Amino acid sequence: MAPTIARALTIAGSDSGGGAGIQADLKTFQELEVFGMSALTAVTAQNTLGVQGIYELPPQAVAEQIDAVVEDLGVDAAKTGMIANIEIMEVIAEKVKAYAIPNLVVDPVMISKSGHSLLNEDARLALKRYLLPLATVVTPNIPEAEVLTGLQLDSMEARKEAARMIIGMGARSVVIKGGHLPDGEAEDLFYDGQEFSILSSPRFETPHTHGTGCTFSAAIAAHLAKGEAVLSAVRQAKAFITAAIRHPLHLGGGHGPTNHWAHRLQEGKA
Ligand SMILES: Nc1ncnc2c1ncn2[C@@H]1O[C@H](COP(=O)(O)OP(=O)(O)O)[C@@H](O)[C@H]1O
Ligand SMILES: Cc1ncc(COP(=O)(O)O)c(N)n1
Repeated sequence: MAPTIARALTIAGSDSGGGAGIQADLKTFQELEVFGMSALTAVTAQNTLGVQGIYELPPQAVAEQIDAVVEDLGVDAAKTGMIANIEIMEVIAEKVKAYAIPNLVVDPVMISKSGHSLLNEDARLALKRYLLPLATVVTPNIPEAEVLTGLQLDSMEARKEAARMIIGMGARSVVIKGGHLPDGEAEDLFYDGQEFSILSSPRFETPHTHGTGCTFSAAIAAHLAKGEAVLSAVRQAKAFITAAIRHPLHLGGGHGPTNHWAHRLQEGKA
């Protein structure tokens, strides 16, 4: 019998503080009524103030988690987050190809909001070789897109050029997120190699943006798992993250988590 629920897998790091990483992803999957599964790449000791410790898992442990999940439960869409090193990245690329995972969202996580490196220098550039060619959609923030392309992204024209370059690296589509823009709307740029779309929301003045990128990419994966088209998945993810930022929980003394159930307050509208 065909499964009655869409299934999504997150391949990412654990955030003990619950705002980013695997925890944000699984909360998002649950809210969007998708069955969530995880393959951990690293365990972080982390809270809203910073990252106190990082413990990378052996690549074999990542491989076995992906095998266990795919071979039994099945995966309609996967997302990657914190990957930490090239060896783990190689294993993920190998498994995504071997199992022909149908939808892959690559969130090229590099540095936490609190300023800690979550991906070593070599691995940052290896993303282009191993994961971008497999990505249904890649979701860099502005500093990440600058690292991937070597461009300085201080204008819409430059961001469009970066999007073209990222498609040239093999990704099927890209969203350059606008959370790091200095002012104006929180404006994300989507490109699928044919058409640009701008997804805009008001920018909220809030320190509670820990895990925004994780939540956004997990929401895209959830909608892709349900069989939606990429741009539609991205639009719905934008509405989800906007609601989650608009209604903060005021937890912790630093960059607090977003509110994963805020979308329920707004009947799907952000
Ligand atoms: N202050 C904000 N107000 C409204 N939307 C925001 C804000 N900060 C980020 N976003 C949105 O959250 C999503 C994640 O973006 P961003 O914060 O740039 O990612 P990351 O967590 O990878 O740095 C994007 O859709 C972005 O536009
Ligand atoms: C385990 C893990 N994965 C990802 C992030 C990035 O999230 P943010 O940029 O909001 O700190 C993080 N802080 N921790």
